[in-house]
Amino acid sequence: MTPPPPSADQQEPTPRVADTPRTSVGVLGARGRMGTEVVKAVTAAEDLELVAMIDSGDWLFDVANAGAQVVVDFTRPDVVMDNIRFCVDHDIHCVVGTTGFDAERLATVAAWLEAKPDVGVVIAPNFGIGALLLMKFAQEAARFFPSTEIVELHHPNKVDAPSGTAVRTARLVAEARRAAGLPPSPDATLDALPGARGADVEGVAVHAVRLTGLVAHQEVLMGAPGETLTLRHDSYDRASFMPGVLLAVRQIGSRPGLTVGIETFLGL
Ligand SMILES: NC(=O)C1=CN([C@@H]2O[C@H](COP(=O)(O)OP(=O)(O)OC[C@H]3O[C@@H](n4cnc5c(N)ncnc54)[C@H](O)[C@@H]3O)[C@@H](O)[C@H]2O)C=CC1
Ligand SMILES: O=C(O)C1=N[C@H](C(=O)O)C[C@H](O)C1
Repeated sequence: MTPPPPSADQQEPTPRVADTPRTSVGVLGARGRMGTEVVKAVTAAEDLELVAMIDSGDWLFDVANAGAQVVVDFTRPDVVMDNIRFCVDHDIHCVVGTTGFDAERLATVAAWLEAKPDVGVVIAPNFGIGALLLMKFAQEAARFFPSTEIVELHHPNKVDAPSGTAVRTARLVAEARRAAGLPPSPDATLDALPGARGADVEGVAVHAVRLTGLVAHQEVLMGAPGETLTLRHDSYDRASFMPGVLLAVRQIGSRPGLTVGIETFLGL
């Protein structure tokens, strides 16, 4: 026989959103193109609370005073290291989208974190799901093609070139090419104007276009005798980065140490 349903005073109360502790978030670069979008996304998320918005000229101590548990940084390559140092020293987890990270910078952040075993920092050249998939597909395909070149295309206000995403894609492609024992991409150029063949990132040519009307776009071109494969991703709106940013904000508290890219958060 089915037992009778519990009476009203025996039932577990349904937890209300207001009862669930929210993660407090500070945004660095809050008045910038990405920061503005992050502020909107955090404000709209019921499980997150925006406690600090910092832009240049504001006092970084405000994020600590406001009790931020996680800081999101979309600032500039020349200031981001100081921001991370401050947050790690103050036991604040960091979600970093700012570009400009090479192996030396990553090693420096990892060294800071050794003294703070509970703090997590994720540094991601791109939070867009499509862009991450493009990188993965390029890495997978690279071993089949003698030639690979990358073209990244961005809005003209971008301060760095090539993009962090293009540099990471080139490194992943280069690693796959090395693992497959491929020689350098064939190129008979003897004479070229400076820059005509792009930047050389571990043997992969990367070309940067800056054009009014664009947001963030990337093509990976691969060639073999008689065929080419072109992989392309387009971010038409900075909203495209927000699901990845929010995922990282929600997960970083349980991911101590340094994580590069959000691929593992997505199971990629
Ligand atoms: N990982 C990703 O998915 C993405 C990364 N980015 C990267 O994010 C960075 C920012 O890009 P945008 O928002 O387009 O640039 P932006 O120039 O629009 O914004 C940067 C903001 O940071 C502020 N700022 C500068 N120094 C600061 C400091 N010391 N403390 C606090 N704020 C400071 C500036 O005043 C500005 O408002 C760039 O490195 C860009 O490449 C951009 C889009 C996506
Ligand atoms: O500055 C941008 O806009 C972007 N920066 C990141 C990069 O350099 O890869 C990510 C995306 O391309 C947009």
